[in-house]
Amino acid sequence: MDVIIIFFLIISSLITFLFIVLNSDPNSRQHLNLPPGPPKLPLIGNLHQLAGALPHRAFRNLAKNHGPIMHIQLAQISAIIISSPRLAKEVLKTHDLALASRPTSLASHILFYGNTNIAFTPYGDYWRQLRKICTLQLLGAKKVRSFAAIRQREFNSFMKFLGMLSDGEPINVHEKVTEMVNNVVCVSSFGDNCRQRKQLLEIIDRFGRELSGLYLADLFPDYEFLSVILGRKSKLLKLRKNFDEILDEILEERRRRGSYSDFPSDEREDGDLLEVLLRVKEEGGVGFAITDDNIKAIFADIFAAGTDTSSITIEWAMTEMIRNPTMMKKVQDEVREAFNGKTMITEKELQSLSYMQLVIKETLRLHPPVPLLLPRECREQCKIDGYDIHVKQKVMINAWACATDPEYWEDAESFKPERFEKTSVDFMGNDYEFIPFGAGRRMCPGVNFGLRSVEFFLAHMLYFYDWNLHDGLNPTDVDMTETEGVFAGKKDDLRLIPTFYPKAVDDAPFMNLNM
Ligand code: HEM
Repeated sequence: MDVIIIFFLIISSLITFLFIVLNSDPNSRQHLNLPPGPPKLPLIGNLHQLAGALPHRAFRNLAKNHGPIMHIQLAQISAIIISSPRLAKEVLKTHDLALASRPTSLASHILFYGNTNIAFTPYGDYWRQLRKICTLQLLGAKKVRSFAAIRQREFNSFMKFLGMLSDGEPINVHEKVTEMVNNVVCVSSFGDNCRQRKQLLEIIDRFGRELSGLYLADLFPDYEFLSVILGRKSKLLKLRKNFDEILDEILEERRRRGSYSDFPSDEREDGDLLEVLLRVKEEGGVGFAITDDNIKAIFADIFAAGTDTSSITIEWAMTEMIRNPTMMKKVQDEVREAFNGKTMITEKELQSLSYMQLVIKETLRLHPPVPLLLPRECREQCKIDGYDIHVKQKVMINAWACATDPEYWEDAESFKPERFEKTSVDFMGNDYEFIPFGAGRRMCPGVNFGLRSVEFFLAHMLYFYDWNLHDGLNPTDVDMTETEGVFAGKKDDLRLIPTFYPKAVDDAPFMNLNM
């Protein structure tokens, strides 16, 4: 019996030893000077310290004890977490080029056609060319402006929906705003006649969940068999196949309708994003032959990155304002005064709504939709704050921690739009205490597209309606818990009662509800 127990003990010690060796960070074996971090358990590393908390909040708490640069081990995933504006600047500016790549994952590899989208593609010529197409042709200011009529039409449909409600009936603001924003992205991408819109948006929603979740197989990427036996790989492949079939249909229909280049050149500016990409493909000259799969990967990106981010911002802005009725009234007074008697509201006029702009900024500060940005991967060994960052090391920036750092922000946790009146701090990637769109080479190229939707829908919702809580809820009762995952939306959908502001229709001849 003793022999069996001794044998069992030896075998289990050997297994434990093997797990520790296999899971110990290779960097520490290479005598690199790694940043400090919380103590790690064998096999799971620091996973237990994230249990039950949202990652950006858990990381900020850990950073209070372990400093603004930390080494974290999530099972086999090793990550450096940056939590201060000073060090965010080192990563995103001083060492931007060395840290300009992205780590891969099973989900991004499968869903984005071998990471040939913009967001997950490694740094290099391919990414540079895609990024150029994206900023110059797909998401530039002129192109985004040309989608103004789509935003208007979506808002008109929203008003029609509200018009059918009975008095005092609440609406799910989350669902309706998401629908408007998604439709804008869909119509801008594939035009009016996209039959597959509903299925496509459902699939993209599942993309988001697969990319955000903490899956066992993803935490042990070296053990590829786990993704097979746990069914993760087949699930992702099936999802990609669904997306693929829809995109194939859309491409096929577009080709059947006739060549996009039949359009006279003066009408091209208004073409949808698919038309732009097909033209780029046909004209060539980007240094590589664009394939249909490349086009599909870019659309996967536009949908995954461009939908939830804007609707999350609108929902949080409405949530903060409903919690502070004086603030909401101030924005409404501003909007109603500015819209009064206008035949058309231009983009420039929306931007001149100075108090609403402050509310949007403060929303993006306290509720950045992507609180940990997208992870970076090191391409060339470098030092951050004296610590070694080796090639392939994953680096994550806690943008939310930077935006709530008490060294940079007074009363950092409170929602105070007025704080931006007295400062030139902006979100365009030069002020590292406020980087909701990231900064440096991999900064979001969709800032314009995203902000135009946020400004347009917020201003119109506040102009045409008064908003109230339902079921006698008090403003202080509104739940502020965030969702888990890449995107930090509001966990509990915001539900409000809209009350039509009749004067708005007389005052707004630009509204054409039959559009
Ligand atoms: C309020 C709206 C938005 C927010 C807050 C936002 C935020 C972000 C953030 C934080 C990143 C990562 C930046 C980094 O790693 O430094 C990013 C990347 C990206 N975003 Fe956005 N985004 C928004 C809207 C959009 C829209 C509307 C689109 C497209 C239609 C878009 C397309 C992209 C793409 C393609 C990337 C990857 C860039 C690259 O890796 O080179 N985003 N976004």
